[in-house]
Amino acid sequence: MTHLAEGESLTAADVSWSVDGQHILAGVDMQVPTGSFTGLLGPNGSGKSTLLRGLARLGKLDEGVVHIGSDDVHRLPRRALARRLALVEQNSATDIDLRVLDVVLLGRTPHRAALQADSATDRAIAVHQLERVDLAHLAHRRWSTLSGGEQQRVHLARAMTQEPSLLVLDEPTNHLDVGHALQLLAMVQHSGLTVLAALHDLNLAAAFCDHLVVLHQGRVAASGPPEQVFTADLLAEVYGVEADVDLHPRTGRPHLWFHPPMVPH
Ligand SMILES: Nc1ncnc2c1ncn2[C@@H]1O[C@H](COP(=O)(O)OP(=O)(O)OP(=O)(O)O)[C@@H](O)[C@H]1O
Repeated sequence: MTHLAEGESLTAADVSWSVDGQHILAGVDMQVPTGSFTGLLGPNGSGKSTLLRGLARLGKLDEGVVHIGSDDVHRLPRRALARRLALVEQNSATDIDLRVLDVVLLGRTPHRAALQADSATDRAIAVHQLERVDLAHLAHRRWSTLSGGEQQRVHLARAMTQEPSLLVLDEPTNHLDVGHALQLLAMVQHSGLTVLAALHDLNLAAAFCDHLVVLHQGRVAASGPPEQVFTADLLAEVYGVEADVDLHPRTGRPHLWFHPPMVPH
């Protein structure tokens, strides 16, 4: 029913971006390897959401070039880009009063001619993606009645329904309970797509991602596989926290143990 997913790489070279006169990103070089699950990390305000929006062409960069595969993202027709890259923003609202299945079907828009109705195939793809996020039973509920975590999972189903090669997710697990967070991360990890996700939970990033990019004050502070990126020095420099980093004996992936900060009396 769904096509066989195939990822594409994403590269950003020397990206700088100011929003409303505020310099937010400065000279960002990064690579999201084909088929990887790349985690975009960094403290609050480091520029993660802004970078994801810039990569997805929601605005004009001051400088720099972004490529999906060998194509310049800023030169692709919008519809062609939407067939290749799906973005799920943080707190992305869908204001119109739609039913859940109709929200998911919005993902088919780049695949249809204007004003063309949903086909049986479109609906089958949308239902299948709702099943994958465990929400098929809510297909006919009104969107506005869903919980925050349910809305987040519907947005992922909508993005998957777009059948992109690159999935860009801004904090996809921030409303999810631990079971659904693990389920969502495992699903995108095994999707066959290239995935770039901003994440705050560093241990989840260590467990699922094969590549990391760490932003600090609008610049790339480190990038590479989790076992190279997660060092006590990096965590102290970027997050201002003390932590021990162990390698899990079975998976070989890093696990971070944070030390509670001293609180003045
Ligand atoms: N329109 C704007 N005008 C002024 N400053 C902005 C604007 N949008 C973002 N910023 C600032 O840019 C910086 C980066 O914001 P961004 O949302 O990209 O960070 P983030 O790393 O995603 O943060 P968080 O982890 O808190 O979600 C922040 O300091 C933010 O206040």
